[in-house]
Amino acid sequence: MVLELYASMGSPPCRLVYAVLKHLNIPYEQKTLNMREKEHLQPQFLELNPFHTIPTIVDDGFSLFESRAIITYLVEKYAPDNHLYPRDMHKRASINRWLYWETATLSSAVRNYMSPVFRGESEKPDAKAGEAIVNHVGTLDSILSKRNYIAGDNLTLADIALAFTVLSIKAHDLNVNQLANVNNWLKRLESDLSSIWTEIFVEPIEAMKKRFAERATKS
Ligand SMILES: N[C@@H](CCC(=O)N[C@@H](CS)C(=O)NCC(=O)O)C(=O)O
Repeated sequence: MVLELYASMGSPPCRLVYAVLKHLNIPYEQKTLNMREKEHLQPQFLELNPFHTIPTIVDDGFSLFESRAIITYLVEKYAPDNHLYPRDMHKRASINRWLYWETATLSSAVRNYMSPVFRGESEKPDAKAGEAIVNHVGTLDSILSKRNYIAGDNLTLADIALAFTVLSIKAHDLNVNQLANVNNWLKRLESDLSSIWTEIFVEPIEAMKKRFAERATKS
């Protein structure tokens, strides 16, 4: 049975799952939930994911939610020899470290930065969260001066997950656009992921930037 995917291109964690599925050419069946009609709160979906979030997959009767858990599962099951998530214990631990750091630290700073605007509380994003983001991306830049990819010499899941967040940071006016090592790393990813780069990495970020600007002028 083909893997079932509950997801939408408008959702950042879903785009991470789409990126891995498409890059690895894993067949899947798109399942659509109408969130406005609260289909994600229906008992059938709550049985798969009691937290009613997308992305969620069902693979051979096994259901899984949480984008980072899904992408590691996908490589382990469908492309176990791929360099995206190597079997070597130390390499894997390093990739996991970046996945956790990206979720718990970098993405959470981005959410804190944008939330006053998205909640309609202010025209301006949170300045303190902005400073934290600039420091984090500066540190990434110095790490990337020593290697081509964030966890070593090859493209891994860590780069893909980080790229989404770094691109959304660069779309804001945060003074991180001149960091040469980050920019070269993104160019490398653009070339490695060329068949999906525009659709999954670039266009949705532009749409997010537009929505953010509209909210900022409305509040
Ligand atoms: N940490 C989760 C976040 C998932 C998430 O919050 N998804 C949102 C869409 S971007 C959602 O499904 N929200 C609906 C809800 O919470 O009811 C992941 O990485 O998969």
